[in-house]
Amino acid sequence: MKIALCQTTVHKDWHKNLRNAERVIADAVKSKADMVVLPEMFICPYNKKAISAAAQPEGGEAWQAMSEAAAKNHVYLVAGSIPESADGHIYSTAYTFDREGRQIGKYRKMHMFDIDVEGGQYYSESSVITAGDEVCVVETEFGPIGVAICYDVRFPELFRLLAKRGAKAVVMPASFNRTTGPAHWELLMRARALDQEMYVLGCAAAGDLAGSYNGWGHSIAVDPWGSIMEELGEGPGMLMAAVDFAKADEVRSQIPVLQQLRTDIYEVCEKTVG
Ligand SMILES: NC(=O)CC(=O)C(=O)O
Repeated sequence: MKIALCQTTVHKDWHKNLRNAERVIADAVKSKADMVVLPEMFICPYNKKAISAAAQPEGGEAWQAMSEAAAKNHVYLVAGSIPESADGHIYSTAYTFDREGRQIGKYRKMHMFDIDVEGGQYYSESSVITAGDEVCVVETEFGPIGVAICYDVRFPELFRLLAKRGAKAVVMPASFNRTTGPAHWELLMRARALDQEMYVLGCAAAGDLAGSYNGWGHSIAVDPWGSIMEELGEGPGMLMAAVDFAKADEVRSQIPVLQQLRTDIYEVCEKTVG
């Protein structure tokens, strides 16, 4: 399976970002992508004002455009995250569409990026976004694929749940920053890949020093052995990862940690069922 991570630049005008997304989706399909992934908040700058202004319900203009782009290009699409308005709240939502443009998955970012690093990054995501509470795995003809978003990568428990639901690859719209990016991004992506012996594919927004958020870019594909397959720099670009589900089976049979869990002593269990 070929999965394209499209590292786009995020402009102020969300319509412009949608048109750009349509272009990169078509380009990825010309390069034979089976699935295209877009960055976290690819339609608006990653700040409270822009997120509130671009928020729209499921089925709204951005949803429609992405569903049509998936159908037109006959490709699976994980439409980054889009601010979804529902019940008086805003969620950071990753809709997944199949090759006919039907929604086959909906994931609302579950862990809020509320941090305050001395001399570095401050962010209070929960002041604008409400956390979701459902785990998401989408079915494709290649196998089941988990979806998570950015800060979620810091929570191994979620990845264990995704593995328990059968995922051998997890795709992650993301947008790390210039404080935590150089320090943690690669390490976290490799750690999650290795501890579940699965592919972890992070699609980040391109860095933009003039923007309101110090994005780090560096979209990355990591294989089930924990090796980096490819990593982009800070600028816009596309990373095409060849994902072979049999490789996850191979690593899992050679080092069978998932069968060696001491569930008599500890267990990660899901309390809500999506
Ligand atoms: N943007 C995020 O959600 C997370 C992030 O930048 C970090 O964990 O660091």
